Amino acid sequence: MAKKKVTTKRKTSKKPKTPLKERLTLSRQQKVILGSFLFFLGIALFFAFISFFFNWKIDQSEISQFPNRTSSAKNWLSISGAKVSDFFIFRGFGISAIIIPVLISLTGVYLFFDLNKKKLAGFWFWGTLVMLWISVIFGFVQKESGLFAGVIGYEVNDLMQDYIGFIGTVLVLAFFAIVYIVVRLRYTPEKISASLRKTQTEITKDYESAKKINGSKAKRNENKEVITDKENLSAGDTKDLSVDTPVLEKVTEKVAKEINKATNSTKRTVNEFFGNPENQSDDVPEKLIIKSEDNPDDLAMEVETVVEEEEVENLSAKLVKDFGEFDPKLELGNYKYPTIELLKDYSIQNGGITIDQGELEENKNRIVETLKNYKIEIAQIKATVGPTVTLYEIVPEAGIRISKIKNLEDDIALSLAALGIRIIAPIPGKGTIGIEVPNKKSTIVSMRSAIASSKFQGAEMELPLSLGKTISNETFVVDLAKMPHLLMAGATGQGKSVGLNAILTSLLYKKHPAEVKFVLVDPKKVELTLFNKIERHYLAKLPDAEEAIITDNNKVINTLNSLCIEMDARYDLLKNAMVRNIKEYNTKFRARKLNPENGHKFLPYIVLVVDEFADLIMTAGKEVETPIARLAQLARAIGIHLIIATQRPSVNVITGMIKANFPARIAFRVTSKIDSRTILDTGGADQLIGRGDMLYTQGNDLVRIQCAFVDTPEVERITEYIGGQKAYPDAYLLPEYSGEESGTSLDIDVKDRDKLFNEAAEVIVTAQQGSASLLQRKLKLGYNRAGRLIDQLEAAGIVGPFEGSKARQVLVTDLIALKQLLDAEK
Ligand SMILES: Nc1ncnc2c1ncn2[C@@H]1O[C@H](COP(=O)(O)OP(=O)(O)OP(=O)(O)O)[C@@H](O)[C@H]1O
Repeated sequence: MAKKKVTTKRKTSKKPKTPLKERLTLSRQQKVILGSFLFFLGIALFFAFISFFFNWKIDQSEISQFPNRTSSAKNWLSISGAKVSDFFIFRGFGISAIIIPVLISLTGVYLFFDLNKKKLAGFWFWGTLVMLWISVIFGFVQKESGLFAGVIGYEVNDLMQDYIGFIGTVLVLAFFAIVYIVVRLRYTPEKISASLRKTQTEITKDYESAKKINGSKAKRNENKEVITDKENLSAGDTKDLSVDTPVLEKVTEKVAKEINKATNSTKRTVNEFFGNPENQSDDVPEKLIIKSEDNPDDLAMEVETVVEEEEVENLSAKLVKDFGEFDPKLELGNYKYPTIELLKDYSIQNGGITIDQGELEENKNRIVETLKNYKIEIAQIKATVGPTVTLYEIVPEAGIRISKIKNLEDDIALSLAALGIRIIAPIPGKGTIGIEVPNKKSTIVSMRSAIASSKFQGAEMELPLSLGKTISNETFVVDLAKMPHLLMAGATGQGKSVGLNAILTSLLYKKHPAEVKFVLVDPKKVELTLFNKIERHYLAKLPDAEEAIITDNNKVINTLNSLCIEMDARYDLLKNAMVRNIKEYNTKFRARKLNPENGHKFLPYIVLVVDEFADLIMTAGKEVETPIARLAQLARAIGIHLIIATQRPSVNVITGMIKANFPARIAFRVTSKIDSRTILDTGGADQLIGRGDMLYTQGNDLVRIQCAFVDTPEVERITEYIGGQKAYPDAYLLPEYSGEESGTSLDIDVKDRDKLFNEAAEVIVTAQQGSASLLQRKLKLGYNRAGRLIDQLEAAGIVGPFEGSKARQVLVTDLIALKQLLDAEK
């Protein structure tokens, strides 16, 4: 009990303790008072010290009488002045003690104006050191009089001489002088020699200009009598002195300048001495005094030389210097591109392209003979053996009409007993006529050889595609980014799907997941499913989509519209970045010139692949055509590229609008000439031999290519290899597209309502928010179904009409009212 009492007592008696630092800090008032006191004290001491130098001898006898009031001293501050001066000068530091009053006054000024104390400490430190040094120096050179060195200077010098001798003392003193010059005054040998050189050149210049003025004046006065004998000069002759006046002016001006400079430098030295390092900076604007030469009485003008501002590195350059260029691949930094071993080597199987001399000779003879039958003489014939066809280039005799040979296409085919003969008359840029004859034994162009080719490996393209081999066995590599969209057509079973796989494989082998994304539309559901494994690496999808590969034609509309939104957003980004295309944009982004805080981001290319476009048009019709046409027209600059494949190249599938925007086309074998014309605007595709034999055009020439063959197991291996690696958390998300909610018919039959209608109504009424995305989230629905439910809810009078970007109004206030409404319907 007693203990408790004590503790309470202690608690009450305890006062809050102010920290020592706080107690020692002076208030502003105290600072002003103390500051002025010290300032005046310093001045008083200064006077006392000065007068001490004159009166010390007389006053010294009086000092001993100090406490005596009758004693008097000559010192300006009387007996106390004499006493203090004697203490600091005679018994202290000698003549250098004059620094003490200066330091005291300076302290007063600092306190008065509340200036930086750190600097003041510097003054005291260096001031004391200099004082000591000067006093030791005087002790060293002036031993007789104690006034110069003071007792301290004398004793320290004595001590040093005893221990390190005369030379040692000299060296130590010199060393300290150097330390002071270098550390405090910040002079280096380079600086000193530079200023010496400057002075020297200035003097030479002045001397030369003075000489010039003298010379010209002398010339002007050639006829004037020049009095040389100074003794003959009278007061009236002062006129002749004017001859030299400019020189004098010049010299006077020079002297003024020098004085000015000297004053400045003294000022600076004083500053430096007491250590005001800021004033020592080279950036201090130098002041020049210019006086008019003609009129020396003119007002002197001060010209301040402005020190140019230092150039600051721009932010992006600094960021690049600090962090390097932005690397979009960094997030999947350890990503490994698929290896070539994943692809099958078909050359082992079929031994590469073999040239059958007998076959060549036979074909040559038949061609020559057939043409002879029609009275066409050949001057020259040459064969180029390709993987599937051999090209026979013939030069007909002079006077033969090319159209005549072209018309004999079927006859030659008949005589060669071969399908797929194509006559190119003339071969563009060659001046010969080409007859393509299929080889009896065709060679598979493996994807492996197409990928491994130096042409593909060294391709400096944005989206390189290795399509296969030309007739002259060259690997054919094109840039999808330049196409900018590709239309593929061919009858069923002619190699379209293999072609699509070859295209996708090319991109997988060359592009990092950060650089390209695929939107895959596969109505056949089986062709592109293998690519599901690389969903989080390479695929793009809508936020609410369950699977990245779109197999439902109805969903394609949303994806296409979403791509249109992405396209518009990308155009905005390009506009803000003031660039014209995605390449420039990404280069600028890599160089950290675009701020991600303003919405900028690295933009990957997006490749939209639609297999079976005809099927899509049939089911979705106009709804897909519009976004496809928009994308085809505009998307090239912002990196969205379309690859559309179709079995049926009829005009209602490949419309004029689509054809106009797809200059790059690939035609596999088609069944009729008309189909060939629909795809290529010319025949030829009907004469192909199938199995990957194709014609490629990019607006002008047709190139016959044997498409690279990539089999399903190979694609599987590649996608497994990629899919097994670290991926992004999700597929690349395309912008959400909220389809047009208005305009749907509202007379929906109660029986046709969705199974989830009641649940959806409850969700909407509970949340009092009529939005399709809410239903999507809560009921885990796709967009289309949620949209349909909203329409049904509108028809039932549960939600209001479509209101643009705002959520629909909920017309039923609570669940009880909802129940009543639904019951009334029954
Ligand atoms: N480049 C090629 N080299 C060798 N054979 C090929 C090549 N392309 C296709 N083939 C052969 O043709 C067959 C059919 O090819 P593919 O499946 O690509 O045809 P398709 O045009 O997609 O047919 P569909 O339209 O019916 O899907 C392949 O299984 C393959 O045997």
